[in-house]
Amino acid sequence: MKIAKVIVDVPLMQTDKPFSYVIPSEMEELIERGMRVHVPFGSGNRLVQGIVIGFEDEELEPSVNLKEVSELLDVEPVLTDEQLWLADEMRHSVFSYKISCLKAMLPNLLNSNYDKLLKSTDGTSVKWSQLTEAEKISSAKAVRLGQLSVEYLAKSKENRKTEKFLSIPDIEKLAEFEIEKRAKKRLELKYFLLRLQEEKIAVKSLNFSSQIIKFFVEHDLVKIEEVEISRTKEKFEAVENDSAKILNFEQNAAYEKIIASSDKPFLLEGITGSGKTEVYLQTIDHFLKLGKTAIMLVPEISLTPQITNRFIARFGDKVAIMHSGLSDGEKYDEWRKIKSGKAQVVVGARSAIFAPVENLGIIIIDEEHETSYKQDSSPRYHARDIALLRAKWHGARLVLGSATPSLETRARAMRGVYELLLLTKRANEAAILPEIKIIDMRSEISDQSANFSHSLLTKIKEKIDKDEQVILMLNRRGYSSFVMCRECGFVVDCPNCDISLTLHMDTRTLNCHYCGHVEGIPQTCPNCHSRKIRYYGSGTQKVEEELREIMPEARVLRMDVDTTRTKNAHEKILEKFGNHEADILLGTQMIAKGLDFPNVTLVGVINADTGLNLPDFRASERSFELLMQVAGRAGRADKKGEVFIQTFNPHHYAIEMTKAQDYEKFYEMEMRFRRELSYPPYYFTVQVLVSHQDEEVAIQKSYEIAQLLKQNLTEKAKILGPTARPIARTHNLYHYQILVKYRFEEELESALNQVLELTQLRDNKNLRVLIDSEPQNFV
Ligand SMILES: Nc1ncnc2c1ncn2[C@@H]1O[C@H](COP(=O)(O)OP(=O)(O)OP(=O)(O)O)[C@@H](O)[C@H]1O
Ligand SMILES: [Zn+2]
Repeated sequence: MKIAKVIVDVPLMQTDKPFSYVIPSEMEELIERGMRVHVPFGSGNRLVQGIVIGFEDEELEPSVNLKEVSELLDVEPVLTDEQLWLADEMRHSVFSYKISCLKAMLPNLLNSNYDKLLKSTDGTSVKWSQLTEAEKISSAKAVRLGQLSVEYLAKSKENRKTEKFLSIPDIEKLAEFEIEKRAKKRLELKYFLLRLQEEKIAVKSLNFSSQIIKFFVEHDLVKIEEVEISRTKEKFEAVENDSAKILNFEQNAAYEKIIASSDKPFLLEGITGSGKTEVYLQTIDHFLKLGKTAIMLVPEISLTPQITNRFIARFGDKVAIMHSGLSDGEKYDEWRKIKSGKAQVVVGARSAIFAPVENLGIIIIDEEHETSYKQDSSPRYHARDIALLRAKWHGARLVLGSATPSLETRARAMRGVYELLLLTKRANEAAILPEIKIIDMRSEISDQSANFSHSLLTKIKEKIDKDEQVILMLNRRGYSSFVMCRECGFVVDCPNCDISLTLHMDTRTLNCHYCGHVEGIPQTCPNCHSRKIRYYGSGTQKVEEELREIMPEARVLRMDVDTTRTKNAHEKILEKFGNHEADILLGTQMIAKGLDFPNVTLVGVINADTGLNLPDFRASERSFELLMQVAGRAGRADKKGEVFIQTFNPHHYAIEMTKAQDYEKFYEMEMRFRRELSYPPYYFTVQVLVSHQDEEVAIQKSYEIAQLLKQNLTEKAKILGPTARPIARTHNLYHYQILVKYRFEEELESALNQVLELTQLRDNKNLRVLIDSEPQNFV
C-alpha cells in the first residue's frame, strides 16, 4: 500500500513530525512531494491542511487503521525538493516547528485553500472546483504532460487586480446600428469606437459614462470582459531603461572575483556611494546571460524604491518584487511569476530569500548588517543563514554588501571564511566623502529652538539659499513623544504594557507601539486632575512644526510611520523630493538607507544619542552604522557634502569614529569590547524568553529553565539571568529572559528542545517560551 508522509498544519511539539496517510488509489498517480493535501486529523477527524514530504511503501498489519488523504489541493508541487530540504536544515537553528518553516516559504494565499484555473493552449479555461473527480484526475494528467497550465485563483476579488476591456465583436453591426439624433453622447461613442483601430480598449480610458456604455452592451454592440492584470505593470512602465556603466578599477576587480569562483561567500565592503549597486547589477547580468537566476535582498524594500527602480531599469520585466508592503494577492502574483520562470531576478526584503527560483546563480544581500534580515517572530530565521544554505544547494555565489558590515560578518572575513572585497572610493569621480561636524549640544543653549543648534540652523539656511537640499534625521530608536502632567509628573502608560503611550498628532490619540492599545488624549491629569498636562518629546511632527516656525520659507517633507501609512506613500514623498519640490526631507531612520539624491549637500542628525544608551550590547554598533549610513547621503555627486551631528555624548567612540569615518578603527575597538565581555562574534548567543500573565509564575519557570540548561550544558557555557526584560510587561504578560553565551555546546539543541517540551506539560498551559538563536533585539 502506498503511504504519504504528511506534515500537518497544527503547530505543536507533539505534531511536529510526519504523519502517515493512505493514498486512495485514484490519487496515486497524481500525488507528489511538495503538494498540499487535506487530511483528517485528531480524534474528531477535523480536516486540516498538510504538506506531503515523502512516500513509503508499507505492508500494513491488518490491525493498523490508517486514515486516508481526503483531498489533493495542488496539481503541481508548490514546494520544491530544495525547499523541503531547507525546512529541515533551518529547524536546527530556528527552533520552530517544521510546518512553520514550510509555511514561511509559501505566499499567504496558498496557506489556505484556493481555487485553480486550468488553461488550455487554445485559450479556454475551466475552474478546478467545477470538475468531477474523474475530470480532475484526467486534467491533472494533462497538466503533467504540459497540455494544460494552472493558475491559482484568489478567492475574493480584492486579491486580484482586474481591469475591464471593451471589444467590438462585429464592426459592421456597430456601423449600421441606428442611434437617434437626440442621443448625442451615444452617437459620439459610436463614432469614437468606429474610428478606433484597437481590438481591446481599457474601459477606464474611455471618456464616457458607464450609463452610455451599458446601452452598447445591452444591444450587443460591444463586449466587456474582465481581465486579470499584473499589479506591478504600471510601476514597470514608469521606469526608464538604463544601461551598464563602465566599472572603475576597484569595482571591476570585485566583479571579476565574484564571477570567477563560488568557493566562499564574498563580503563586498564599500564606502557609501562607492558603487556597490552597480557591481550587483553587473554580476547579476553575468549570471542571467548564463541562463541562471538571481536573488537580491534589500532591507525593507518599500523604504527604498530608488533601489528597486534601478533593478527594473536594468532588467525590465525579468524582475519580480517581493516585500511586506504588497497585499497577499500581489505577493501571490510575484510568486507565480517566479515559479513559472517568467521572472529571473527576485528583488525583495527578507522573505524573498525563499523565492522559488530554480537554477540560482547568485544571491546578494545588500546592507547585510541590517537587523530587518532577522525575522522577529516564528520562524526566527536570519536571511543570511538561509542564503548560505541555498548557495550551497545550487553552487551559487553569495555576496554580502555593506559600508559598515556587522561585526559577525567582518570577523568571518578576517578569518578567511568569507572573501573580503573592498571599494574605497566614491564611484562618481567628482564626489568625495562628506565632511562631518559634531555639535556638542551640552554647550548649545539655543533660545530659538529646543531641537536645533544655532550652527545647524545657519547651515540649513545657507544650503537652501544656494538651492541645494537637506536631509534631516531624527533618531527615534528607543524614543517617543509622550504626555506628562507638569504638576505631579504623571505619565500616561499603556494598561497592558510597562511603557508610556506614544502621542500621535494626526489621529489625536495615544497609542501603544507594543500591543496596539489606543486612547484619547486626556484634558486633565488622570492622577491629580490638574489641567497642566503637556506633550513632551520631539517626534518628527514636533520637529517639523518647529522648523516651520523658524524657517517658514523652507519647504519641508516629512517621512515617518505616520506619513507613510498609505500605499506608495514612500515613493511619492521621495519622488517629490527628487523633483526638488521640497528643500528639506525630515524623517526617521527610514531616510538613512540607500537614497541617492545628487542635490543633497547637507545631512543633519538631530539627536545622535537616543540609540547609544540602550541596554543592548549592539547599541554602539547600531548607532555607528546608522550615522555612517545617513552621512553617506550627502555629497554623492559633484557638490561637496556636509554632515552635522548633534549629540550630548560627543566623546562616545561611536560618535568619534563616525566623525573620522573610520570603520576599521571602530571595528577594532568594538571587537575588543566584545571579547572582554564574551559577546558575539567571540561567542554565539541564544535567548530564552519566558512569559506568563502571573509574574510569580514567570519568575519561577524561568529559574527552572535556567537550571535545566545548566544541567545540560558544559561549564564553558555562560548562562545569564533570568532577568526581567527592559520592558517587563507587554500584552499583559510578564517577560523574563535568559541569555546563553557559548562556543561549542554539543548538547545545546537537545537541551533547548527539552525546554520547549516543558511548555507542552498540562500545568504549563499558559506559559509561553520563545527561543531566539542569535537574538538581534534586546529591548
Ligand atoms: N562605474 C561607475 N561610473 C560612473 N558612475 C557610477 C559608477 N558606479 C556607480 N556610479 C554612480 O555612483 C553613484 C553611487 O553608486 P551606488 O548607488 O551604486 O553606490 P552604493 O555603494 O550602492 O551606495 P550606498 O551604499 O551609499 O547606497 C550612483 O549615482 C551611481 O549611478
Ligand atoms: Zn500596550
